[in-house]
Amino acid sequence: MSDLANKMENLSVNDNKGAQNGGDSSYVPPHMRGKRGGSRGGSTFANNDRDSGSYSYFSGGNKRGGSRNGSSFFGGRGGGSFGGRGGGGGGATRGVGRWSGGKHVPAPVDEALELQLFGTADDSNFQSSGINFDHYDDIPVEASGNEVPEPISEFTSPPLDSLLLDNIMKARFTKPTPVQKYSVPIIAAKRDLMACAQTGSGKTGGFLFPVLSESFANGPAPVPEQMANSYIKKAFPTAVVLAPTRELATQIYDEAKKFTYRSWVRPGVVYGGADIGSQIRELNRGCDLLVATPGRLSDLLERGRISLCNIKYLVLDEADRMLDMGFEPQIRHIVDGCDMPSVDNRQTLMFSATFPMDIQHLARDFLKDYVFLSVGRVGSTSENITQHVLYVEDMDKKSALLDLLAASDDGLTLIFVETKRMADALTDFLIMQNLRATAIHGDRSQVERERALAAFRSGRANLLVATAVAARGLDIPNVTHVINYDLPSDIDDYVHRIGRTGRAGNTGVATAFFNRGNKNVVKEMIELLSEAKQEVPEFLNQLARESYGSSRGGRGGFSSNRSSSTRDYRRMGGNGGASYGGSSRGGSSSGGYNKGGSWGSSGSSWGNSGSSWGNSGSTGNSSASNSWW
Ligand SMILES: Nc1ncnc2c1ncn2[C@@H]1O[C@H](COP(=O)(O)OP(=O)(O)OP(=O)(O)O)[C@@H](O)[C@H]1O
Repeated sequence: MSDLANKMENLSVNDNKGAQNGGDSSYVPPHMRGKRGGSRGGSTFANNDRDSGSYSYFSGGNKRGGSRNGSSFFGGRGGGSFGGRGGGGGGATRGVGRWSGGKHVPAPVDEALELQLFGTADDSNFQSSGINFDHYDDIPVEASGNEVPEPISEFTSPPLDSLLLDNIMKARFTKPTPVQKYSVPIIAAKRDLMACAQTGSGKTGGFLFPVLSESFANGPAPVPEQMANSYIKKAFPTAVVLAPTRELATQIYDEAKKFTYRSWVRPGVVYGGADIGSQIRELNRGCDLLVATPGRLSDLLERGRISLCNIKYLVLDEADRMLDMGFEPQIRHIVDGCDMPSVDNRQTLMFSATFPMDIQHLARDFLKDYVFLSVGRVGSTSENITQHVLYVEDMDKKSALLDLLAASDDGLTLIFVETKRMADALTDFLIMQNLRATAIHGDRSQVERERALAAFRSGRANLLVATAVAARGLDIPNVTHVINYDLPSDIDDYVHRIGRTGRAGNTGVATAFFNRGNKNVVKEMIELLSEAKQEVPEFLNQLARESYGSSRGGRGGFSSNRSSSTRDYRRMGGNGGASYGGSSRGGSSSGGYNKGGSWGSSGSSWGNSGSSWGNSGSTGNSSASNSWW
């Protein structure tokens, strides 16, 4: 167990025993400790007692940066690399090779650029793999579909292109993660793919490596004749990667810059909230692999600045998010309403850590004869993350948070709240306590979002208060603690949120504040904790029993369809009789995941009654529109 996990164990924030009745084991603020016996009903505390309270651990808080005021860490840009192309000052072609006479001509080595792209082994701005990296191999893998290709076990050339292999080695990736082992041959075999693997387990490489390897080897597709004389200058990418947020799009673009180093492939990125004119100018310099958020891509398609007619690869990162109600219409417009080749004439690749069944179902429209790959159980959390669930009433959350932060280590802490307003209010509160906090949410301007993230990445602000906008995909080294100050109402969101720590084999801690307002996720929370071998506090079991009692026989109790969304839905009779579900290949088939065959049936493993928990509901708010970001 990590140091931080140990400290958390010893912290008297909550003893987690039977708290749900407002009994004596719910959260006790510092100023009330030692006063037990007094009646502690939910309304005993006046808010201002806590909110204006002075906390002794701040006065001597050298670890927390003393008296820096809030504005000082919003000032500079720091090391953030958002928005721009290329390495400063050297012109557009640094590190960019050519395709000439049917041959790949890599650019000369550029040591300064290499340092910028790959850093050094001891540079903490670059994520390095942690002590549990090799444990990824123990996670059971299931690949279902017709004639699934054999996985690779190492990074070698062949099958990977030698220049790509060079770049992978420069990134200090010594061996593939399970999702990469499978995705490389599956995509090389021209198959469509729906890949589900735990947060932080290398899905980005899972799609970049096979796509780039093929592109490096085979060169660009020619621009169709009828387009060549177009009045408007257009970009003709051969691969497009769609991501739900600007920050994630930028991050994928940054990864693509590493792995395309010296090659003919030029990556590009477009996202909303930034100047479209400069994005168009960048596109005009050439773009072969385009990373985009859907809204901005639609805009550029309508302006005739991008043609998708050469697309060989359509990648949906965070695919379940991209296909939920918030984005689905935009994705359909891009895929079916423009000039993208049809499903039979492109490869479609979907990646996420979660794939609810309704989304799997919907995804059929975009895929053909695909392989479904799951590394671990679909939607499960990484065992690298130690999870704590504390019973904390809403009114006690601020105090509980301060307690947790006082016990935190030197790493970065990400705090999730449900609303933009709460993000601002909580950040303000933390700054007033002389803590180095900043915030990211959808009401902040793009520049403010970039600054906040840069301050957090660099450690100038060690606390980032975020809405769901930061829940998916972000890979920030040294995030050691994720706190769910407010729990999301969709358990998949919880999975993504806590996945900002414990990445690439590193360990991390996640703490959630739970109270009766979160009863709708109690069953799924227990299920998640159990399958990740985490302690399940007794109050959760009690709440589950209560909730079960009250929801029996009616609709609208639990909104979960989790127990039916834990694997390839085609293998659960959800395919309307089509002939999928051929081979199934087990990586290591230990662990009960491949064995049971009881998925989706009532009585999942944690339950004590064997009864159905009511799958009648929808997937909660997974379909929420973007506005709550
Ligand atoms: N083969 C590898 N060896 C070492 N490190 C790797 C390897 N593949 C990926 N990584 C690193 O692991 C980290 C997590 O990778 P990545 O961001 O692709 O995860 P992910 O599965 O997409 O996570 P999420 O579900 O949160 O989006 C990154 O810092 C990446 O550089």
